[in-house]
This record gives sequence, C-alpha cells and structure tokens, in this order.
Amino acid sequence: MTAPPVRFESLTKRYGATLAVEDVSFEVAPGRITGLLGRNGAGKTTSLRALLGLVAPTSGRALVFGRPYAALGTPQRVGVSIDGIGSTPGATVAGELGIWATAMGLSRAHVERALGEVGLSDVAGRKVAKLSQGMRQRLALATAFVADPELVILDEPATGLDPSGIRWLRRVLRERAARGTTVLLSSHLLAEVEETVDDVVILDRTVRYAGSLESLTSGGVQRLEDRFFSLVDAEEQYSHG
Ligand SMILES: Nc1ncnc2c1ncn2[C@@H]1O[C@H](COP(=O)(O)OP(=O)(O)OP(=O)(O)O)[C@@H](O)[C@H]1O
Repeated sequence: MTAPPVRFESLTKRYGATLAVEDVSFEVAPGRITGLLGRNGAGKTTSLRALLGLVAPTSGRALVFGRPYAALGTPQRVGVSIDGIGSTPGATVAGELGIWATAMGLSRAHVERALGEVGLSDVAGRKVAKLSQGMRQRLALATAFVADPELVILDEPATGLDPSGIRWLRRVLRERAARGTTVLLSSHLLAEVEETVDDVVILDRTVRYAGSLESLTSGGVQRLEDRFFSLVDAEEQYSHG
C-alpha cells in the first residue's frame, strides 16, 4: 500500500513544562486540501515543524510519504512555506526564489513558472524588503511551488491577505489540487479557509476532529466556526487570542 502524503502517529512535543501537542494522530489524503485549524497556541506550527524535522518530538512521529522528511531522499517532492526558513536580506524577488531553486538543482524556468503562478512576474526585480505583506505571502507560496511538488505544506498562508488575496489564494490552491498536488495548510482564520479546504483537522493541543469538512458541517448546514467552538470549547480564549 502506498504511504499517505502525511501521517502523524501519536506525536507529542513538550517544551520544558509546556505541553505543546499531545498524542496527535491524523493522515492527509492525496490530492486534497487539508486545513490544520486551531486557535493561537493550539500547536499548529509545532506540528508542522515536527513534520519537517525542525523540532524533535518528545514521543511519536510524523512522516512524509511514509518516511521522516529528512530521510526522504527527494525533498523536491515537498514544497514548504513556514516561518523561520530563511529569507535573504537585500535579495530581489527572483533572486530569493533563485537561491531556493539552485539549492534544489532546479532551472531558471522553474523560477519563472513559479513567479507566474503566484502573479509576481512583474515585480521579479523588486527587493523582498520592499514587498507588502500580501506579496510576501505570494513569494512564500512561490517558494513552496518552485519544484512543482507533490505535497505542499503551508503555515498560515492566509495571514496578511486582504479579501481579494484570500480569494486568489483559494483559486491557486484549488488549481494545484486539481492537478493532483496535496495541500496541508494551517490557519487560525476559520472563515477564510472554510471555502478552501476539503478536509479539516481541528487541533487544540490534541486532535479534536479529523475528517471531511462536509461531515463536520453536515454538508454546509452548520458553519465551520460554530462546529469549531463546540469541539474546542475555547470561545473565551479564542476571542482573547
Ligand atoms: N520554542 C518554544 N519554546 C517554548 N514553548 C514553545 C515553543 N514553541 C511553541 N511553544 C509553545 O507551544 C504551544 C504551541 O505553540 P505553536 O506555536 O505550535 O501554536 P500555533 O497553533 O502555531 O499558534 P500560533 O497560531 O500562535 O502560531 C504554545 O503554548 C507555545 O507558547
């Protein structure tokens, strides 16, 4: 049997006295868009960082195509956008993306295709430092897309986008998924991703729900936000978070 693109097996991570994630298990289905949803501090980034080998689990494991990410051998299969994975001060848009492409042994044509896909071709020569937050999100997406990967992992891709940017993101991710790419994205913006995701993992230190959006919302009869709060019982914390 082929391994799923992403599989968490009882992953627990402690930072000293803080239990960031506990006994997290779920799978991401191929060719679908899965939203890892939770309030601030629910453990989304920790889970994605553990998946990418950027933090060591306290116990359990998280696998990409059945292996630890570091043991994948073909990292080009996975595109990643997550905070803290480098950005080169002073680089231009095309220069920054070119650094990634070169590191992965890709050609200039990959850079141009990815810039086109995220609508940044016209600002290829602009300094990254001069980009708006929305354009930075597009560049982060281009970084994830540059190798034309089978799996894309995006930490909070909707943050900083205005309503038209969110619509645009939805369209770009849908087009990717239609071509067979699997997408795992994290978000604390429930309304923004409600129309984007096929499957949902609700995280509140541990998994509160993992399954299709359709089942969670009874085919759209209930709002994702209402179902979310009924599962995590965190309205108070969320409104202050
Ligand atoms: N390096 C660290 N050292 C200590 N505690 C940490 C560290 N990283 C995260 N935490 C804690 O672990 C918990 C989960 O944080 P995490 O960043 O994974 O959540 P999140 O869902 O991504 O939140 P946000 O949406 O705010 O980024 C929080 O209590 C956080 O304070």
